[in-house]
Amino acid sequence: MEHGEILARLEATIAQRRQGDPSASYVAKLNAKGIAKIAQKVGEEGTETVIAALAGDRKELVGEAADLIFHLMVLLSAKDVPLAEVLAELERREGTSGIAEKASRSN
Ligand SMILES: N=c1c2ncn([C@@H]3O[C@H](COP(=O)(O)OP(=O)(O)OP(=O)(O)O)[C@@H](O)[C@H]3O)c2ncn1[C@@H]1O[C@H](COP(=O)(O)O)[C@@H](O)[C@H]1O
Repeated sequence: MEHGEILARLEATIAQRRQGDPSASYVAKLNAKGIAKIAQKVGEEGTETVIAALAGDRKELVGEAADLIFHLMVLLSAKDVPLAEVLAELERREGTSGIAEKASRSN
């Protein structure tokens, strides 16, 4: 299966659940708590991903990475940023080495 399909389906589900019942939907519950809580969850899942990479096994890393991507998608949705915009930015960067990009910055 094309990897992008699950991301597209997840984005649609998240958009649909945003205004849902917080007692029945985790996405709705997070949105009801506000942007600061959603952003905090992204930070926590990022930290847990780091810990899994340094101290966990492969399965833990996969699970934490999934949590991170999911929560990042909830954050993007809450800020009305379509995933396509982020993917377009990655496409724009495609082929430009990070080393060359850094060297081209003046600061
Ligand atoms: N991919 C996910 C997904 N990944 C992780 N999680 C939830 O994210 C939560 C994070 O767990 P934590 O232990 O970090 O946090 P917590 O203790 O529940 O919350 P805190 O009070 O500590 O903040 C758990 O409740 C997980 O079940 C997810 N919840 C939902 N989805 C997707 O979103 C869809 C919509 O979900 P609902 O909105 O719940 O219907 C689902 O069908 C799935 O496709």
